[in-house]
Amino acid sequence: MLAKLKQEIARVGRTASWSWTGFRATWVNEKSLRQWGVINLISAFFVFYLPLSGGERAVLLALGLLILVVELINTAIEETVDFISLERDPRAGRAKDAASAAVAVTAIAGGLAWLVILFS
Ligand SMILES: Nc1ncnc2c1ncn2[C@@H]1O[C@H](COP(=O)(O)OP(=O)(O)OP(=O)(O)O)[C@@H](O)[C@H]1O
Repeated sequence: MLAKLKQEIARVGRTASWSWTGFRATWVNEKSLRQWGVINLISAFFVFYLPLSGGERAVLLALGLLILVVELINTAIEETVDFISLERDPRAGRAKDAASAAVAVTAIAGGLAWLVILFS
């Protein structure tokens, strides 16, 4: 039982370490992740500076982080497509465009949440 628990803790530790490696590599290589990181910091400043409710703060912070999540997935898709083949193919283009659209839609959701909260 204790051995199983130790094994599980070690596995969670390894997974966390790979996740951190993935985040750092994407941060270094992808300018857009760094840009969204800066936007998140600015947004977080105003989230705590303005007199917002706890619920409003939670929504704005969560949507900001969600943009980073989708940007990481976008990078994973781009890297996978390029790893499989660098040949031009409409399916590869559609996969990359769909991933990019996912980032855009998430960013619009974050922007809309800010607008609704500020002007309601
Ligand atoms: N193998 C391919 N076949 C067809 N079209 C492609 C292919 N690779 C890229 N494209 C097209 O070029 C666009 C840009 O792809 P690219 O891999 O250069 O992304 P990127 O410029 O690194 O994007 P980002 O700025 O989001 O990191 C894609 O969204 C897609 O429309």
